[in-house]
Amino acid sequence: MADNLIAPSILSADFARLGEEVVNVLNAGADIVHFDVMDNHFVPNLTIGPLVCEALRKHGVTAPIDVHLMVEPVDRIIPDFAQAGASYITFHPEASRHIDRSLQMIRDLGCKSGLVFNPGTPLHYLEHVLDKVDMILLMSVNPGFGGQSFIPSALDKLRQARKIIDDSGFDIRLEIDGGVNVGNIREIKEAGADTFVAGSAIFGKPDYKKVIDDMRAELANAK
Ligand SMILES: O=C(CO)[C@H](O)[C@H](O)COP(=O)(O)O
Ligand SMILES: [Fe+2]
Repeated sequence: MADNLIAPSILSADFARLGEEVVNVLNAGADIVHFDVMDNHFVPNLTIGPLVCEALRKHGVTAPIDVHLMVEPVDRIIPDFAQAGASYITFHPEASRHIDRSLQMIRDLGCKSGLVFNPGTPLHYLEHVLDKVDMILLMSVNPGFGGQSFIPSALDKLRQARKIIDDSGFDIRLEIDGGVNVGNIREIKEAGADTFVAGSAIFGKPDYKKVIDDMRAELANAK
C-alpha cells in the first residue's frame, strides 16, 4: 500500500492567519493540505473558494492541495480550482449529474480526481468509473462541520473500499475524513486507509508537530 499521508483540514485553522497556519502545519510534518469547500447548499455551511487556494499558492505553499468540494453543482467550479493550483479535486457523486464527465474534466485539467462518500452513500457509484479515480474519500462524519465524532461504521466501509481498490489493480488513494485523532488513527489505518484528514485534532492543539508525530507513531504500530 502507498505511504501514509497526513492531511490537516484547514477548516479548523485560524482563518485570520491562514497562510501562516498552513506553513506552520507543513513545517510540523504534514504531507498535504486538505481544503474544505462548502456552499451553504449541498452542506449547511459556507467556507472558502478558488481565490483562497490561489492565495496559498502565492504565499509559497508548494505541498499538494487536496480540494474537497462540498458544492452542487460541481462542474462550474472545477476549472477555477484547477487554475488556482489544486492538486486533488474530489466531489460527492450526489452533487454531479454526470460523474464520469466531472472526473474526466478534473484529469483533463491536470489534477487528480476523486469521489467522496458520505456515511450513508453506497460505494456502488465506483462501479463504472474506477479507471477515472485517483482518490476515494470516505466521510466518517456527515459533511459540513469540523469537530464531529468519528462514525464507527466507516471502518467496515474502509475495508470494503480497500478490497475494491486492491482487486482493481489501479493506483488509488483511500482517504478518511472526519473525527480522526491520535486515539483512533491506528484502527483506521488497519481498516485500509492511507490518507488521513484531521482538522480539530491538529489545529485544536498548540503543538502541531507533537500531534502529527504522535499520529505517525500510531501508524507505525498498525498491523
Ligand atoms: O470535510 C470536512 C467536514 O465536512 C472536514 O474535512 C472534516 O470534518 C475535518 O474536521 P475534523 O477532523 O475536525 O472532523
Ligand atoms: Fe473534508
